[in-house]
Amino acid sequence: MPMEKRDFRTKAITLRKINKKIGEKHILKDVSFDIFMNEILALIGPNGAGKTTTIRCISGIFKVDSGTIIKNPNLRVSVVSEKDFFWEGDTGQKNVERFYKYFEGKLSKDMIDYYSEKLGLKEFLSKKVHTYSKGTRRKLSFLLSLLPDPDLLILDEPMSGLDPISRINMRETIKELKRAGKGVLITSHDLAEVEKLADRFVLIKDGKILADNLVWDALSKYQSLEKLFLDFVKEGRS
Ligand SMILES: Nc1ncnc2c1ncn2[C@@H]1O[C@H](COP(=O)(O)OP(=O)(O)OP(=O)(O)O)[C@@H](O)[C@H]1O
Repeated sequence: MPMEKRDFRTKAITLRKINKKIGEKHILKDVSFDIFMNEILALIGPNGAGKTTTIRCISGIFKVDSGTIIKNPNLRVSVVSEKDFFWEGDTGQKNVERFYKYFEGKLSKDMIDYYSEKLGLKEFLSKKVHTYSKGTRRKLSFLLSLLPDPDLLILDEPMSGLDPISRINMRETIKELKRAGKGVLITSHDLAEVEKLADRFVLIKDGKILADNLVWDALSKYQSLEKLFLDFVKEGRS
């Protein structure tokens, strides 16, 4: 009798056969994958593939038409959506304070200081948010997502607009969070970044999962994730 393959990783969220229609358009088609604690998972795919829709289903903004999303009920989840939401007329610091209160913040004041320093955000906190650049807005959204001290972070394009140093700082911060045992789901179009950051990737196209693999495993077969992406997406493999 063949031995059952057992997985000892701790699951944070399980998606099984998720289907989602918006109007008449079938956006997600039997989407299934797992999100684990202590792992950085990248959700990649071409424009319009269904990445943000998947995140909206996980975070409960969208109700799925069929399929199941199983979440550990005690799991604290933070979502950084593709659009930033702030009190625009307030300073970054005031936003931090308001979100802290709103989300019943769990992160210590020292850790808030640590992350704002690490993300290169500290000098901007005294300025009003409507004056922020795109990259600085992304950094503030990321900082705000850390305030509830989440177990799982869901990050939709958190690095868009970041300069190279800020990108390195955010990458290091995300890896540090993972080393602390947290799970991370991130979307990105920057496949070189995904190679540096993620442990595993899920590739989605036209609402269907085409690949779910460890990054190192994929890189041992393909020279780069870009090559794999072209093979699966451009060549129309499914
Ligand atoms: N509110 C909506 N109404 C109609 N169609 C929608 C809506 N939201 C998303 N879609 C469609 O769903 C599909 C998936 O969109 P989604 O934003 O999930 O893709 P994505 O993979 O995140 O794309 P991108 O990489 O461009 O951000 C697209 O065809 C999009 O046009």
